[in-house]
Amino acid sequence: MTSNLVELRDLKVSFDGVQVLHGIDLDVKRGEAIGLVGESGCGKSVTWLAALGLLPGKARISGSVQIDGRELVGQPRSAFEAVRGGRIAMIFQDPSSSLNPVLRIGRQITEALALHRNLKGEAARTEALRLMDMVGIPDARRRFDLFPHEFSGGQCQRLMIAMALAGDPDLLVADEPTTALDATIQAQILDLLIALRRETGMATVFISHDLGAVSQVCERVLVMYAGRVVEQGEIGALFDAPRHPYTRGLFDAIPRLDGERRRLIPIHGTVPDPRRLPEGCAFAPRCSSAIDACRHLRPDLTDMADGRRLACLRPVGEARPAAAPAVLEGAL
Ligand SMILES: Nc1ncnc2c1ncn2[C@@H]1O[C@H](COP(=O)(O)OP(=O)(O)OP(=O)(O)O)[C@@H](O)[C@H]1O
Repeated sequence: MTSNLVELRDLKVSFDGVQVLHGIDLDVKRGEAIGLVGESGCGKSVTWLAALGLLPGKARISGSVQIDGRELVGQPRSAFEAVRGGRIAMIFQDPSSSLNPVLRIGRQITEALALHRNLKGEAARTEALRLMDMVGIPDARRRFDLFPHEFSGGQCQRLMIAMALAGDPDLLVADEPTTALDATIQAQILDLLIALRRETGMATVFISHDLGAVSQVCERVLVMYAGRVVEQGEIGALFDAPRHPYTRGLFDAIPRLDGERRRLIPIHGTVPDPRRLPEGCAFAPRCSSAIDACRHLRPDLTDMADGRRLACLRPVGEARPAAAPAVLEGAL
């Protein structure tokens, strides 16, 4: 029996014959906070939608998704439904995808409580008010009977989190939960996610293109590019010394939280179309460190001596593999 809450192994996804995920390995332990970062289109959302059985029927999925040791790939939708909402909840950028505009908010939360925890009547109402209070909705008792449009964007996001908590989940997957909000509200929602994890002990997967936000919430981060993980490690280590030129590019494009003033450098170019991935490393056409070998050989994600994992032939600074990479020997 595995000790991981979630284990993804060699997870691959294609739509209409176009592969968009190329073999993702990922573990989530109980209580930990993991970040998935990368620009739009790198496969962050598809990874989790696949793991939770939320992709449309045309998606072809292979590899393994284990939740609490139970294999889900190849199982009917009902097997996924059993873990969703209950053990694992997912929140999205747009609260309207989770909140029903024509139902009063209290009713939506109590319905979720009835579904996931079999709470009814006064017990459900009391718990719904507790959850609204927990996510920072002031005056919850009075606002219990309001409709979603009577709350601000940030409050709707809080209500969506309350709905997610109704199942008392072991894991909350938050997909760009702050992207649509202005900066002050963003910071409040990040603080809320951090506080909830502390209070409930639930694991958190935080999906974002914003490494700054990820570094506030998460302990470990996976950097994705063109449907693959290119660097993975403790957030502090990646922050102090990113080794993949793409990770460094993401850091260079964000303002420093410590106030250090420097020029922000955007990564030039765009993420490749999955139908036309370049040969070799998919980042090579945008990488100022790329050499000829990068355009022909695609490095595997390799365990490094310092504990991180890296897929790069031309890392930034010193990067020593934990063991000699047999396949690429002599390539440089
Ligand atoms: N339902 C779908 N049908 C076809 N292609 C899809 C579908 N969903 C996602 N894709 C493609 O899969 C790739 C990965 O998309 P994904 O949404 O996972 O990226 P992302 O990194 O989460 O980006 P974003 O931050 O914009 O959500 C993209 O090329 C996208 O166009």
